[in-house]
Amino acid sequence: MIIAVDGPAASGKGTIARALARHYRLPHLDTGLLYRAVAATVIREEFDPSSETDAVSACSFDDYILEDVWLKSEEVGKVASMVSVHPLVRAALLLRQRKFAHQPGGAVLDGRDIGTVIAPDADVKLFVKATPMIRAQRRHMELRKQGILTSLDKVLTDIRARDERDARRSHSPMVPAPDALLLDTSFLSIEAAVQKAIGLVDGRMAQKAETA
Ligand SMILES: Nc1ncnc2c1ncn2[C@@H]1O[C@H](COP(=O)(O)OP(=O)(O)O)[C@@H](O)[C@H]1O
Ligand SMILES: Nc1ccn([C@@H]2O[C@H](COP(=O)(O)OP(=O)(O)O)[C@@H](O)[C@H]2O)c(=O)n1
Repeated sequence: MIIAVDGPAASGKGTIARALARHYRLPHLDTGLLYRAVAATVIREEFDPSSETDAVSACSFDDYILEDVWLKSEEVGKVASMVSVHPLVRAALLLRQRKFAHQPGGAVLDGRDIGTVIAPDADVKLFVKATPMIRAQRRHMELRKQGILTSLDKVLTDIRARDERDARRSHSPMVPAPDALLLDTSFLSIEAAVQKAIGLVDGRMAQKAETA
């Protein structure tokens, strides 16, 4: 079974994808980390994120970089959304994600274009959303726990800018697949959101079994 989980920053897609992977005993890939690895390499090498040539040359990163906690920072997230607009960057990361999705037994992947581009054949597609303010509050809290002090206003502005870039880019924009199931986590606890996601997956799989 392939499960695609897409959605904007701090909507809760990673939390849900990890919980689904545990529940259904499937491997999980956080595809945002790949774009973050490219961004981190661009920053370290002092490349220009707006140059497609520079960004592409950062795509052959060593996998150990994926473990670096710095990748989770807002700085790297912002540059990730800048390098991810380049079609050649997306192309360089495509095969790895497709292979992961189509491994025997299936997988759970979360990102922005899993249901539309990476695995349009996914058995279940979820599009996770929440209001920008609630997402900003979650990210702000997350940063505070990491000891990073920043204002809620700044986090909200960054989230809105990233949403705008991700949704407006011409190549693989962040958009729900036509057959995606929407899951609004704005007023759900983590536990309630995960239970709802499991219900949606079970429901879609039962529906598929009936029509098979
Ligand atoms: N339903 C929820 N209610 C409250 N906090 C949540 C919820 N879902 C996720 N979070 C918290 O919000 C932050 C962002 O969640 P995460 O799953 O990493 O989002 P994403 O992968 O979409 O960026 C994390 O600190 C996470 O624990
Ligand atoms: N499948 C994906 C995953 C991430 N990305 C890009 O990578 C950036 C970081 O993604 P992420 O999923 O790690 O970010 P968060 O949602 O965790 O904040 C996003 O803002 C997107 O620009 C993408 O374009 N396609």
